[in-house]
Amino acid sequence: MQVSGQKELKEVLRRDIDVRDLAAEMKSLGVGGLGNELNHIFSMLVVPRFIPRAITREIRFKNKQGLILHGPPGTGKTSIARAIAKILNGKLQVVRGPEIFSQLTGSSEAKIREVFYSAINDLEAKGEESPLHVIVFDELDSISRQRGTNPFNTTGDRIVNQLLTMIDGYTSLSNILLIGTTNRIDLIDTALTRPGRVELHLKIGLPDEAGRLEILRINVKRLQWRGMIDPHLELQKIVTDTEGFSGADLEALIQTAYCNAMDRHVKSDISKTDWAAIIVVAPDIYRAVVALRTAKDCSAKG
Ligand SMILES: Nc1ncnc2c1ncn2[C@@H]1O[C@H](COP(=O)(O)OP(=O)(O)OP(=O)(O)O)[C@@H](O)[C@H]1O
Repeated sequence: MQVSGQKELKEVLRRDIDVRDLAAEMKSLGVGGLGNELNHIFSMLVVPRFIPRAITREIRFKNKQGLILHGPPGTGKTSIARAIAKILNGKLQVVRGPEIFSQLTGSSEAKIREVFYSAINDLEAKGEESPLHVIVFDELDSISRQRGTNPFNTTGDRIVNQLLTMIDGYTSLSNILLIGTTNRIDLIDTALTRPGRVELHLKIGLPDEAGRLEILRINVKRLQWRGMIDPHLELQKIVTDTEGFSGADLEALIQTAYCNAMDRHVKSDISKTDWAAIIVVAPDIYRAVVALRTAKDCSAKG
């Protein structure tokens, strides 16, 4: 990523994006139903990194160090983080929080340090020409729980300390952008989320009707290209019947509907091998809606 301030925003980004409409960019990368909040994040987190260093140094402006995307499961938080890295031409590293944990004393902290090595090495070797490293901590709450809450397990506290050390030491370097995703922002140590650290927090909620329609359109696009879905299918009707569904649920809905269509195809004649002739029709979708709704209700009841 550019830090010397000579390049223009559009030279550094993956392509000529409209920075005023990040949601549209996300949609083109397969993440739909997002509102304007993303634009605010973009202005806060990304644009300042393109301001010439001479200016930011003079006015003592500090880059925001990262972002936490929080909200219910399956709403696209990890996908958004990946898309941000793509848009910024960043080197992406996704670390799943639980993978950091180790039984061996000190190993977990070493794993945290390793996550940052590549970015630090790049900065040492390439200086201000270093590419941007986007480090995504998926399930951030699993490695950043409020310290002191579990006297029987101090590994968690040590991991948080190590993470804070790395953030304070390195994320102010402008080649690192940290993104954490979590379903439980309330569990995260407040030292991590305070101003000056990972202070930008964006809630990604369940999609509304317009969002669900956009996500459904993304998911049926390939079937439509291949003529494998009834062209008269009313997506708007499915939208009405999928209140409370997340992006992941909607993706599963279309996959399940395709399986239902496959099932019909095979049952009509077991010797059929013309797989390209499978066409998803409304009843395939509605069977899938019922199945997913039932599964969701069961898991909600525990
Ligand atoms: N807004 C969305 N638009 C398109 N696809 C989505 C959206 N939200 C989720 N999905 C799909 O659902 C699946 C899960 O998404 P993702 O892992 O990004 O969700 P998440 O919020 O990080 O989930 P979790 O909190 O459970 O880790 C992915 O395959 C993704 O493509």
